[in-house]
Amino acid sequence: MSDIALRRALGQGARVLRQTRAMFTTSATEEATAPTASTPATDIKPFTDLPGPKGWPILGSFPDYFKKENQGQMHELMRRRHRQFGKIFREQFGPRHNVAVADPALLEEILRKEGKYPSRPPYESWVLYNTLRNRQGGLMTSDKEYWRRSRSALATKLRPKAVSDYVEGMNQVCVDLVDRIGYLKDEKGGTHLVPRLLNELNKFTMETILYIMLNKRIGCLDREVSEKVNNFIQSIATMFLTGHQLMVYANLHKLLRTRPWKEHVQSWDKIYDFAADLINQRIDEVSKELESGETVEGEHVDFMKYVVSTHQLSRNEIVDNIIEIFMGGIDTTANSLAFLFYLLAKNEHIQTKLIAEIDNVLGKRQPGSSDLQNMSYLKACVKETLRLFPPIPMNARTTTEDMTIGGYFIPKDTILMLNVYVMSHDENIFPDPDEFRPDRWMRGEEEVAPSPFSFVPFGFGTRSCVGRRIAESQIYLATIQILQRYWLKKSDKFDIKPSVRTQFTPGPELPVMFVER
Ligand code: HEM
Repeated sequence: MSDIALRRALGQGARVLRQTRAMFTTSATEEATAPTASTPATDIKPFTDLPGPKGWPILGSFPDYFKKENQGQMHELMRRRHRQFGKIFREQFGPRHNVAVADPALLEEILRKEGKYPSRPPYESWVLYNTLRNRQGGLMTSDKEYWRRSRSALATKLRPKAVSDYVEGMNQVCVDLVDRIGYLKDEKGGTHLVPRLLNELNKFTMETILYIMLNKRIGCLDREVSEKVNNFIQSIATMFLTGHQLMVYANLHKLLRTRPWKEHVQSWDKIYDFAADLINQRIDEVSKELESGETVEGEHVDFMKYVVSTHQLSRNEIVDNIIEIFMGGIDTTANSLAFLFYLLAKNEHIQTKLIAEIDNVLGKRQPGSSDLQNMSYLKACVKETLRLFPPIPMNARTTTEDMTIGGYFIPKDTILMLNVYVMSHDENIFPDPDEFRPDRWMRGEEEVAPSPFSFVPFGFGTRSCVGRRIAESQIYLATIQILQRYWLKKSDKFDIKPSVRTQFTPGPELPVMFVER
């Protein structure tokens, strides 16, 4: 989502500029004052009063993002911009003006004004693919009534109570991950390094999410991965890679039938071929069980059985939604785990304290969901990782009506860039913001963050991450099992340069050694 603003900047027309001009006509000004309960009409400042970089004629500040030093470093560019222009500023990208926000109080204000159907700019290339293949899409790409219906059908079985039912199965996937790390590092001689660790973590998150949604293991972490599964894994990697290349001008790529666009479509087709089959099989299975009179009452109902039983979504809508939930959960969780491993290896004293908590609560046994309640330091380490490296460092919203934010008039259809990374690195909220200090999240140790809106790695409101509880559980369980078996140690070349490539990532190779305890 980080590149959304760039992508949409040239993809859409001059609507915002037209609206900004219209604002100065009497009727538009009157309209602008209507929705603002908090700001008296006379105090509303026009959109054009928002501070911001001057930029180039016509292009605005678009070219800044392509400068070599800013590539993959958009989060840092945003940090500098906010230092210069304050907590809210306007930036021109071609014909479009986006508004960047980095302030908990303003985020809270945005949440209050979101309405029934909060809208987030979707990945353009995903939407184009869905349109090409006449698909509805799912939570990631949809809006309005269909989004709401999908969310209501799917969210119940992703809430904390439901997620605790998946812990046992998730633990089994963690066992496979730990084993796989064991033999992969041994194949690298005595280095203790795992080649392309991020790739392995991606496979781990894929396997876990599919297990939860379909009650089936597909073998992503097997020693010999089947050709079919391997192709599926490759197609996902290609889809994300080409999706990143299509972040800007996706429409043009489609029009010109460029190579990234063709590969993007091919990889999506392959993903659908494989995943739709599996999902349909599962729908058939649970439909039969439901027809034979099986009940879905009680808390512990299988994910798909519950979704089918609600009759809120058609078969195709279920398929599209499961695929998008699945895609939403792969890289995000894998990157978070990779950053956590890196930070633990870098901060030995913190790792020692965390291992002490794990040994104390669990010894060598596997964790159950109730154990997690007694592992506040583990949770603090995960929170602190997400604060330092939020996988989605810039979230976004599209305003669905004219409104005021921070006293400024903001026209309908403006993209609000919500700078999660900048807020979680604000020294006024988090002292020593670049340090990894899990203790800041421990009650009674140091000050806990003052506002929940200062730390929003999973977004906020009714449109927030639906997979949050799964993501957190996956990270907790995998970290526990890894640390029950290994020490994470710095390798010789330990530095990484985290970058934003659609998401925040430490890069494919992680300089962390897994040394048997
Ligand atoms: C550490 C891991 C994760 C992070 C940091 C993360 C973060 C986010 C963020 C910031 C959003 C946008 C929220 C908003 O607009 O306010 C989001 C949406 C979403 N995430 Fe996650 N996510 C993670 C893991 C997952 C997992 C494991 C799944 C699936 C099991 C998932 C599925 C989704 C879906 C489907 C949406 C769209 C929700 C909607 O629009 O209704 N995410 N995520």
